[in-house]
Amino acid sequence: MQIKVINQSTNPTPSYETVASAGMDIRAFLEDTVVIKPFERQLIPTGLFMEIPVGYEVQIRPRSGLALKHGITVLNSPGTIDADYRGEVKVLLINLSDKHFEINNGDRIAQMIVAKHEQAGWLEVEVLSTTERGAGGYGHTGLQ
Ligand SMILES: O=c1ccn([C@H]2C[C@H](O)[C@@H](COP(=O)(O)OP(=O)(O)OP(=O)(O)O)O2)c(=O)[nH]1
Ligand SMILES: [Mg+2]
Repeated sequence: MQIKVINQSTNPTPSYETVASAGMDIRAFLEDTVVIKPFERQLIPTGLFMEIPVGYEVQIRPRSGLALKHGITVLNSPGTIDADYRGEVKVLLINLSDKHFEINNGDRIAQMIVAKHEQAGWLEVEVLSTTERGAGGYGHTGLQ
């Protein structure tokens, strides 16, 4: 995959932290400190531009440590980076705690997963096949 990284000195190319990690952490790319107030959201730049092969996507997911310790999560999780997107990857964070949260340049704010996906085509029909579930959902099999 191809990637353009704006500031390698503070924000090195994302990499896997352990041998079998699924996600690569991604860092904030900021000139000034950003403060997210309680229950506010902010779109955080990363300084990363990607060329993802067709048939793959990048998912932007929260870091569990930030969620547990600070109530910081990705509002649109998992964010979708399309293979034909050439703009800067940004991370939409929300602060679900009752305290201000500060982000500085280079902070690891989220993680990205590279995943294969299908592109489906539709065959339009009037009637679908029957199943045991039918239209049941939303806990119709019981909650415990
Ligand atoms: O967390 C995210 C989500 C999206 N994007 C970029 C890459 C993605 O390919 C593009 C569009 O994202 P999405 O399809 O989720 O947004 P939309 O509201 O449907 O916008 P569009 O109409 O541009 O598709 O925005 C990000 O940088 N970060
Ligand atoms: Mg879209």
